Amino acid sequence: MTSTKLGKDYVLNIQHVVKKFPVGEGKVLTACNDVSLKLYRGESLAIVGESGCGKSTLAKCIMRLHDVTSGSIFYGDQDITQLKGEDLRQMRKHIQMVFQDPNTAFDPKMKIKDIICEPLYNFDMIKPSEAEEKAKEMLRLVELPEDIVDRYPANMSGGQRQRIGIARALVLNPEVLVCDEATSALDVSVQKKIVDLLLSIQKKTNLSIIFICHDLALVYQMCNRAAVMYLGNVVEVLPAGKLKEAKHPYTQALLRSVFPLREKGTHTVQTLEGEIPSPVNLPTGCPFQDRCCECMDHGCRETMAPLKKQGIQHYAACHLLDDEVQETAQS
Ligand SMILES: Nc1ncnc2c1ncn2[C@@H]1O[C@H](COP(=O)(O)OP(=O)(O)OP(=O)(O)O)[C@@H](O)[C@H]1O
Repeated sequence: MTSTKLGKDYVLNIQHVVKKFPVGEGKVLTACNDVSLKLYRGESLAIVGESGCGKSTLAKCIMRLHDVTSGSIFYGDQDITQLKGEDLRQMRKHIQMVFQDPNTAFDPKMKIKDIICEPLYNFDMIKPSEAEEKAKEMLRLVELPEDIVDRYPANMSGGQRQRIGIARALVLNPEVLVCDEATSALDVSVQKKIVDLLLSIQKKTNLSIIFICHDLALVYQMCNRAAVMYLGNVVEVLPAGKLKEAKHPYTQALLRSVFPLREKGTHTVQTLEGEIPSPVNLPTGCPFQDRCCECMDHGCRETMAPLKKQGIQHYAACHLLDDEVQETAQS
C-alpha cells in the first residue's frame, strides 16, 4: 500500500470541468459533469469507475485531445484549456500520456531509438547523432536491454512495448504522466511489473501520475488517492489505501464486487443492480439514485450532493453523509 502523505504543492488543478458531446437530433451526452480535482506533485491519483463513466474523456481533456465545454485545468498559473498554437505545443512537454494498447502505439517502420526520441525531435531538442545514447539512457530507466535500440517494435512482447511507450512518454522529462488503462492489455504478471516500474520511476523523479484503471485491487496497492467517477461525476475522493472505508454507496457497491474475493471464507460476490442510466438523459439529482438501495425520495432525486469532508483527504458526495468538518470540500 502506498503512503498518502502529500505535499500541499499541486501540479494540476481541474476546476468544474464539463464535457458534452452532441449526439444528433439536438441531444447532448454529458461525459464529464462538473469535475473538480487536484493532482499533487509526486502523487499517483487513480481515476476509477465503471466503463463509460467519463475517465478517458477527462484524460483527453487534460491532454487537450478534447476541448472542454466549460471549466478550467490549471497547470501552474496557466489554464491549459485556453492554450492555442505554440503555447499549447510547449505545454505538451510537461504533460505526457501512455496509451492502453502498446501493440498499436508505434509506427512499425521506426527503430526503437527513433520511437523513443521522437518527442525530442518534435521539439528540436536532439541531434540525430545523440539519439542512440539518449535512447539507451531511457531503455536503462525502463529496465530494457540497451542493445535493442536498432530493433523494430514488431518482434517485442506487449510488456516490452509498453516499457518503450513509457520511455517515450518520459523522454521530455514531463511533470505529469497520464496512464489511460496503460496495463490492462497486458498479462497480470506483466501488469504488476509495469506498475512497479512506474512507481520506482516516480520515486526517482517525483513524477505525478494520473492512473486510469478498472482494477481496484491494483489501485489499492499502488496509488496515493482514488477519485471515483459515476456517470461523469466525481462521487468520492479518498486515500487509495483506505478504499475499504469508502462512504459513498456507489464506491461501496463497486468494492463489494472486488475485495471479498481476496478474503478467505464464505462470501457471495455482489454485483451492482440495475443499469447505468444513459449519459444522454442525466437524471436530476444524484446520478446514482436509481441503483442506490439507500436512495431517499427527498434530496437524492432533487439535487446532487456536494463533496463533503469525511476524513483526511476523504470527500464523498452523498445526501446520507454529513460534513465531518464545516468547511468547503477541496478535492
Ligand atoms: N467522441 C465522443 N462522442 C460522443 N460520445 C462520446 C465520445 N467519447 C466518449 N463518449 C461517451 O462519453 C461517455 C464517457 O466515455 P469515456 O470513454 O470517457 O468512459 P470511460 O470511463 O473511459 O470508459 P471505459 O472504461 O470503457 O474506457 C460514454 O458514454 C461514451 O460513449
